[in-house]
Amino acid sequence: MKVTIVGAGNVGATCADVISYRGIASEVVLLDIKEGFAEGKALDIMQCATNTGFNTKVSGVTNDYSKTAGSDVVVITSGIPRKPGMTREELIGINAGIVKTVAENVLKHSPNTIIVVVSNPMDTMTYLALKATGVPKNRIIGMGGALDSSRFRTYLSLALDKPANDISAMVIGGHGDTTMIPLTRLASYNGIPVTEFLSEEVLQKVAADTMVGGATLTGLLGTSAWYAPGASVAYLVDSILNDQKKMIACSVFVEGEYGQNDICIGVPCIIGKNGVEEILDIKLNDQEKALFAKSADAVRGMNDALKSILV
Ligand SMILES: NC(=O)c1ccc[n+]([C@@H]2O[C@H](COP(=O)([O-])OP(=O)(O)OC[C@H]3O[C@@H](n4cnc5c(N)ncnc54)[C@H](O)[C@@H]3O)[C@@H](O)[C@H]2O)c1
Ligand SMILES: O=C(O)C[C@H](O)C(=O)O
Repeated sequence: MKVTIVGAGNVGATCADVISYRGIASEVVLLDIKEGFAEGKALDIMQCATNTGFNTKVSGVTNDYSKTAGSDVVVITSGIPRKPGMTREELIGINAGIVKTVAENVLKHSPNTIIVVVSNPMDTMTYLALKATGVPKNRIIGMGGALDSSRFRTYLSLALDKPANDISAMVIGGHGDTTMIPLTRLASYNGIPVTEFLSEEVLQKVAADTMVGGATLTGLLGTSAWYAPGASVAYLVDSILNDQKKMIACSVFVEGEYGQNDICIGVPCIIGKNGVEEILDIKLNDQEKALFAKSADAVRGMNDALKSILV
């Protein structure tokens, strides 16, 4: 199976690395606009093969979309990341044009591909890719909730002092510092509600830390995080390519689910070979419903900024 990753920067190259190490795909093509950059990243990754035992063929190209032909999945990480103190939403002016052009270019060579959008502001970039290309909604997936949920589980594991892989937790809503919704009520430690172990005060701190998880790392690193994002994209790509039917919080086009329409926003999805195979419209309590509606309004407001670009 072939995966193209457009944008060979921190997130894209990390994603290529994880896909290779885990043998998720047989071929990965990295594409970037910086001369030689994707080629260099690909060659560096390929030189890990003998020490780690992977057989994935990784190649890099500079802006040559013909080499991406026949991709089963295309990941879009092209665009700028935020600097400390910025919001993801502030990236829309530069990244929207990039994502639109990249989505159109990849489809010329892989008309049946499934597109995973990573570039920020991710929910709006996912909506842009859908509207600009007319690809069926099941084949446009925004990655954000998988990352936010992994951060939520990590912060819970630190609070519990227990392994993160024993913890189940999900974040839905927009992929924004104030719009994401860590579902603390539904989080569990090996099936036991975490509320059995953690006070409300600690749980609220865990939720708050999760919401600014990206900004925290941008403040520490000077740019966006890339290890967990790259691994989160690979986790999603694995479920698609290997038809794993995993339930993953993804930004997808909703038509009535959670009472919302005509936006892409993070909801629980079953992800398989056809991309979004099912959206799980789970029961939320009144507080969660209100938070989701507020989150959807914020995402919709960002989409309005696209009108001039989509014409
Ligand atoms: N959705 C998420 O959870 C998530 C997580 C991390 C980062 N991000 C976003 O992903 C994007 C990339 O982040 P990064 O840290 O990898 O940035 P980066 O600057 O390291 O890499 C971006 C790469 O895109 C390339 N690029 C720019 N325009 C291009 C074009 N038209 N065609 C092909 N390549 C192009 C650049 O040359 C660069 O190499 C940012 O928008 C960031 O905010 C999203
Ligand atoms: O926060 C960022 O700037 C990048 C990404 O959306 C993240 O959550 O790490």
